[in-house]
Amino acid sequence: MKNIAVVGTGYVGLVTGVCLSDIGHDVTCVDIDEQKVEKMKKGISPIYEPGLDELMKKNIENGRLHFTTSHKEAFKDAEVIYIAVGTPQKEDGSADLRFVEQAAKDIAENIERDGVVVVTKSTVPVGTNYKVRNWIKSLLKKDIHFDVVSNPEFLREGSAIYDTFHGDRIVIGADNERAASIIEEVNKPFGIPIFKTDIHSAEMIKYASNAFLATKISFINEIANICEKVGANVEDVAYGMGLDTRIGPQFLRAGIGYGGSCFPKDTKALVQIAGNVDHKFDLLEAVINVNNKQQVKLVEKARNRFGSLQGKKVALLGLAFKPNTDDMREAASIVIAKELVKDGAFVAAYDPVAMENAKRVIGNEIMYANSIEEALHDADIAMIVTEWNEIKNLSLDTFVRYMKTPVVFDGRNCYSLEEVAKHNIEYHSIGRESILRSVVSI
Ligand SMILES: NC(=O)C1=CN([C@@H]2O[C@H](COP(=O)(O)OP(=O)(O)OC[C@H]3O[C@@H](n4cnc5c(N)ncnc54)[C@H](O)[C@@H]3O)[C@@H](O)[C@H]2O)C=CC1
Ligand SMILES: O=C(O)[C@H]1O[C@H](OP(=O)(O)OP(=O)(O)OC[C@H]2O[C@@H](n3ccc(=O)[nH]c3=O)[C@H](O)[C@@H]2O)[C@H](O)[C@@H](O)[C@@H]1O
Repeated sequence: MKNIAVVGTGYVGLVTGVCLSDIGHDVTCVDIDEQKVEKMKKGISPIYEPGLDELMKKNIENGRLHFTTSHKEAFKDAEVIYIAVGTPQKEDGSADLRFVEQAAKDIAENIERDGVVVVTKSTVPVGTNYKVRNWIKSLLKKDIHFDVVSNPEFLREGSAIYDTFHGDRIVIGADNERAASIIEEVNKPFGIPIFKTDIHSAEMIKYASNAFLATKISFINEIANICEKVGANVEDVAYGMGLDTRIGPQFLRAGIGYGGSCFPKDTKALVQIAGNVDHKFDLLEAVINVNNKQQVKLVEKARNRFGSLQGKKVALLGLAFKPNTDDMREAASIVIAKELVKDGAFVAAYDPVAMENAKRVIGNEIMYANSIEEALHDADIAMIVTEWNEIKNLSLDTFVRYMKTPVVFDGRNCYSLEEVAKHNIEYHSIGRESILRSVVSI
């Protein structure tokens, strides 16, 4: 078992650190955010991620998981150092490597041991691992040997722990066998297939995978838009397509597009990576454009239905970019709320977990309700943005009972059309026929 340091304790760093300690390694997680570190030392996760708190507590108690704000302390005995800091997008869409460069500097200034393997988990453009090597090399005080390895992360928020233990593959990109086999050994207890390749290919696998998944989503959303016009049902279409094992059933859920901290930024970054070598990535640009349009689909449908949204009360159900996370980064709800406010609507929003983050991102132009019922109270329109179980399992009578006029725009196809048809609700979803009622006047 290895002595491991993890730099950055966001969704990826913290989950990685906790899971590596759970399979037996001695792990120290270092973060520059003192408040986060104080919380984590007490076994409290600063992010909402199912199962994380329990696993953190367990491994703190058994003495294999530590937290610190000191890079020196974290790297003292480290044989392997993971970089898991953020790589947000710059204004032009390219990846901002500021935090990775700083992490490299922190490593250069604090490593003591010969033979350390520096592993980049952050999603970084092709060539970055070599930059990391140069940044470290240029600042090393002593002549210490170290290697760099690319080990991109494929976990999903909301199921991050499950994904770490049950992922489809672990990719290791290295340019020497010693470093590759050390990281292979570290990961062996997970029992997940390991694919070893060169550094550039590993870096590209990450972007290509996210871009491909985003492409599937934009593709099915375009099919959904056509289904609405030709009278087909996108769920049956996706099911029928997915039966072909060459296509597969996953990531064919039509809706109001992809959000989150990765697909939006990674697709844009890949367009930039391609642009840097004079390749115009037409397909991916279209995927991004389709997604941008899809995010405002519900507002567009409501505008068409009502003419004007001025003075209407709109209940926004779900704010996080997907269920089971408190992450608001690039959530469709942000764009939708902005558009509704612009149209003069009064927005009452509810999310079971992401409310505090949402307040910081969306601000006080909308009202935040304490329950679904409070959001729906006296509303003219309900818009479903995130398919939380609490929303999916809602008794449909609730819309009838609380709303002024039960007109529902469902961006995540939470309910079957058969079920909705049993209630006195006007219902518009994505890629399926609308259910119209005479209960509402325009
Ligand atoms: N969020 C996700 O689901 C996934 C993210 N990724 C990639 O992983 C990387 C990290 O993403 P998140 O975990 O979402 O980021 P995050 O923004 O949630 O967390 C980054 C953390 O790094 C800390 N940090 C920054 N500079 C530091 C330094 N010099 N020393 C110590 N700590 C430092 C920050 O304080 C913060 O806590 C990104 O490149 C992202 O694209 C990859 C797969 C999944
Ligand atoms: O690089 C990353 O950060 C991660 O990005 C995604 O994970 P994540 O963003 O956490 O969540 P997903 O479940 O992939 O959902 C992303 C977005 O796509 C949307 N989506 C997903 C699937 C689908 O069929 N339809 C659809 O609209 C979701 O609502 C959500 O807004 C990838 O699935 C992970 O493999 C990857 O590691």
